Amino acid sequence: MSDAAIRTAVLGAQGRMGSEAVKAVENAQDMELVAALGRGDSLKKVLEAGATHIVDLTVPDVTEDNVRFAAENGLHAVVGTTGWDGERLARLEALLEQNPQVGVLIAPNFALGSVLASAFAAKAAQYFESAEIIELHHPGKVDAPSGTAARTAELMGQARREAGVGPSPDATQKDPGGARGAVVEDIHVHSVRLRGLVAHQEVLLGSAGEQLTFRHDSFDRASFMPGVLLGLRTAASRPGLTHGLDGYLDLGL
Ligand SMILES: NC(=O)C1=CN([C@@H]2O[C@H](COP(=O)(O)OP(=O)(O)OC[C@H]3O[C@@H](n4cnc5c(N)ncnc54)[C@H](OP(=O)(O)O)[C@@H]3O)[C@@H](O)[C@H]2O)C=CC1
Ligand SMILES: O=C(O)C1=N[C@H](C(=O)O)C[C@H](O)C1
Repeated sequence: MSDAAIRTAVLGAQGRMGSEAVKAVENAQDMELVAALGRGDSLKKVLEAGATHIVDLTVPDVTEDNVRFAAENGLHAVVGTTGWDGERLARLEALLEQNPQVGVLIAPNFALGSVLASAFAAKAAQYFESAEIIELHHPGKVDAPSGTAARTAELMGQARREAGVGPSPDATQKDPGGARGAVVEDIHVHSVRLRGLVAHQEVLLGSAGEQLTFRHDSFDRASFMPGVLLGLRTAASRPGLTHGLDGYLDLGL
């Protein structure tokens, strides 16, 4: 291990994602796993271990405190945990202005295919009258809609608004059970929880006589690990807040 190894602490290390991230960091030549924290562990362990970076894969309730702790102590952070709404992101941006050397990546999805699918969907959304999202996940997931679906809807909604496209046509007048799903940026988002699934998303775009579908499937959490490692390798050279792994990629879209 070289002196310049990325000294990484994984938070949420016993979880579905955290345990994969522990293995990925351990197997990376240029990284050293210096701490693996679970619920109940003090964040002081991260400092005692001499970490330079954290990976946060915990739960929405604690992720903001973890990232604040990292930034205030000069550590770079790669964050996959969901729950980063506009208010939290604004607070984080303000905090990073006080800690300008720190780089934080908030990545709703680390899978390259998912990042691409969302970017393509955002690009295409303005050209279709109707747009809806279906996200499908394992039944152990605690939040709905998924962070990926919420972010995809934000990007699509923003692009549609800027292009002057109105809400999708919809004659629904009665929906007492919420069958039309959640609405994010005027886009309906439907959440499926099904044993056997990992993480999947379909963006449906429709106009008269045609449909365009962008579908991405993560069949295994291994799909997220190249993105986690890219985040760790890049965060220190990208001070401030980056929202979305696409910020570290040259997608040219
Ligand atoms: N960006 C991406 O590509 C991806 C993001 N995710 C997101 O990552 C997050 C984790 O997902 P997943 O691994 O499936 O969830 P899990 O529930 O399997 O893992 C979360 C882990 O965090 C632990 N934890 C809870 N509180 C703390 C704390 N204060 N400090 C340290 N650890 C804590 C939990 O411990 P305990 O079990 O004791 O509660 C649990 O082990 C979710 O928000 C999910 O949506 C998931 C997949 C991909
Ligand atoms: O909880 C999950 O599993 C996932 N969470 C993220 C999300 O909410 O978008 C990323 C991926 O979909 C898997």
